[in-house]
Amino acid sequence: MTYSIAILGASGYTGAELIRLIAGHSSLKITALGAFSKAGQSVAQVFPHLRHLDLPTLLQIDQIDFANIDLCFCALPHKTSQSVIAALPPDLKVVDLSADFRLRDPDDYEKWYGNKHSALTQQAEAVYGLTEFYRDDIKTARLVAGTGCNAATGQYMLRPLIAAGVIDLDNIILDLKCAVSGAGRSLKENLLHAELSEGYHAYATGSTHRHLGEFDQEFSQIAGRPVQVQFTPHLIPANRGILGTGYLRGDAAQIHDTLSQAYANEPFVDVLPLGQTPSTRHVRGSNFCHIGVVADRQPDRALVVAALDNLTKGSSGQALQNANLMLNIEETEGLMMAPLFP
Ligand SMILES: NC(=O)C1=CN([C@@H]2O[C@H](COP(=O)(O)OP(=O)(O)OC[C@H]3O[C@@H](n4cnc5c(N)ncnc54)[C@H](OP(=O)(O)O)[C@@H]3O)[C@@H](O)[C@H]2O)C=CC1
Ligand SMILES: CC(=O)N[C@@H](CCC(=O)OP(=O)(O)O)C(=O)O
Repeated sequence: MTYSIAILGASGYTGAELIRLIAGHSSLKITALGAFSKAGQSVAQVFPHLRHLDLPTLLQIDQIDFANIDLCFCALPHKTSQSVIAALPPDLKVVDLSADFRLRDPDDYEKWYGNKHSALTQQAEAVYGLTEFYRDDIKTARLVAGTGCNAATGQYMLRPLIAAGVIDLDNIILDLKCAVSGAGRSLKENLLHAELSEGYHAYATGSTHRHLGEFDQEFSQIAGRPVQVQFTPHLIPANRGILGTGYLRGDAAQIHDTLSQAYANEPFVDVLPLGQTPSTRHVRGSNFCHIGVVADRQPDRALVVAALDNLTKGSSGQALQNANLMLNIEETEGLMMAPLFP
């Protein structure tokens, strides 16, 4: 069986990554591609690296006929995404990559995103898209909300530890480095090569990053009481990749055992031997997340480090993994490619 796929936001970074991944998928065929300023152009014009593929021309979203589409990926900016998804056929399966449907409480959405949610019906039915922890709900979902890429990284490190009670919940520090493609393809002055290369800096300091809404929601639910992590992201002059470093109070061997057991049967989350730490270089272009644990010289302190590619496991790879589940396809289909190295 071949399923017909639409991608909205196909001229952006996560859209391009979805096209790249779906091109190698045995059961999905791209039949519609949506864009905004680049509508009317071919994919080869917008993304020369995809010129070998036979793909439809980019259209404005209102020019797309969704009647024969089995599943639609929305790789649009947040706020735009909620109005677009609210206007799609109500029975169409959707995987949204934006932040619009991740937070279950509309007040939390308004707190972190600064505007009232305009698609509350869809928000109420959305399933959070961190595959390994919401697999059963995703299988039957109509609308899946992909996680933030920073939020995915932090949750792979911390969820099993919070659930098992092996770390001090009031002393979690999460320091994270994110590559530039995490900010998307649109032109921004602070993302010009001259302004970001040869240095790096913290942003959204003072635990103000909007992915804290996801951390608060998920970690507090797991713990059964409020959990607030101290979180600082940094912009690094690399194209792809996220490296998260957690400074935790707990026993390193117990933390390592807990993570190893939690991910023992997971095809994409790999816990390294105790004492080893991962690198973004070793997951680039792949759907893998590598996690390492190291003991500190202070016996009750440990370091947990996770690496993933923001454009695959952090967004489009995760989205395809969820789409596979929603369409009853093998979860790993189209996603087992090796990382690109060196
Ligand atoms: N980049 C990443 O690592 C991650 C991104 N995400 C989320 O995924 C979504 C897409 O991100 P990304 O691909 O990086 O973003 P880009 O900025 O690279 O792409 C945005 C896409 O949306 C289209 N678009 C912009 N405005 C409109 C509009 N008003 N109506 C219709 N289409 C519009 C653009 O079209 P055009 O170019 O033709 O104008 C483009 O195709 C965002 O919500 C982002 O937050 C989530 C996790 C990680
Ligand atoms: C470098 C950079 O700007 N990274 C982005 C990551 C974006 C992401 O995960 O996506 P959402 O916008 O869908 O939440 C950030 O930290 O906001």
